[in-house]
Amino acid sequence: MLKIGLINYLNAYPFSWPLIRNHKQKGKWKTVLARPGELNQLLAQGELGMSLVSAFEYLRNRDQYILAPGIALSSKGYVDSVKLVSKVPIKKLENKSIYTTSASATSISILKILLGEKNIKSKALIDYDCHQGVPKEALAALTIGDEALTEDFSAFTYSWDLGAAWRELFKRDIVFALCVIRKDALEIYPKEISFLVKKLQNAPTESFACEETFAKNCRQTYPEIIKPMTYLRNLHFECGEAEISNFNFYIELCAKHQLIDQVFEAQYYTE
Ligand SMILES: C=C(O[C@@H]1C=C(C(=O)O)C=C[C@H]1O)C(=O)O
Repeated sequence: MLKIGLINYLNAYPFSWPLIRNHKQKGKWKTVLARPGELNQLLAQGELGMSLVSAFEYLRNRDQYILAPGIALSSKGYVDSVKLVSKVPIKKLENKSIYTTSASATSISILKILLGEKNIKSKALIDYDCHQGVPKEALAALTIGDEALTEDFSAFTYSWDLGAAWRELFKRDIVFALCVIRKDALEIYPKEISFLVKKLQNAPTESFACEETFAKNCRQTYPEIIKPMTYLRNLHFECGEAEISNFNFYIELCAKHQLIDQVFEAQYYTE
């Protein structure tokens, strides 16, 4: 049976809610809800046939994948949920270790690019388990998603919002997550994939069209997050020309900073 991965952060709820409400898991596809870092791995290993994953996962294993068009989660400047918290000013992180959350791939690449552009050479990036929270001993740590909105960061005096930093430096926005399809799954499940791509393309519109019910479900599913709808307004759920251009710009920067071997053209799914 086709397995589709969905990000279980509030930021991706406008995509996942229309797929999970009413779905009895008895049909021709099954949903798997997890943190983006886990979905990236499951998709790369072939445990999932398609998934919303980190945009960087597409770059990393692109030979195995094609992109579903019209589905993207992006920033609109300040995001609130993708930030580097630090006990010292960001400029003082030269030659220091930075902890990075296991939930992320895109935001880690964004952090590397921003530090590179600012000529700040950290000593090492150390992965920490997003389910355990930011290690107490961390001088600085990258946090994303629900953890970034709910953990106690009072020990950290400084907070650097990467969405805002990206906008300031490049006058652009970040494409964080995309819907990626495995080429081998497409051979086996063409009908299911076609159906699910359409469903995901329409999902944000469907969610916000019944905003009251959607908002109620947000509060029930994410009770720890204060003002979920205000937070969701920081994000962008459409994928048009601007997002495609922002994504291509990101690919160029990943190549410039040697996070991928070369610039390439993204391949999109068509029926
Ligand atoms: C905007 C966010 O985007 C997330 C960031 C991701 C990443 O860094 O790889 C992946 C998926 C998104 O859910 C966030 O977590 O706050």
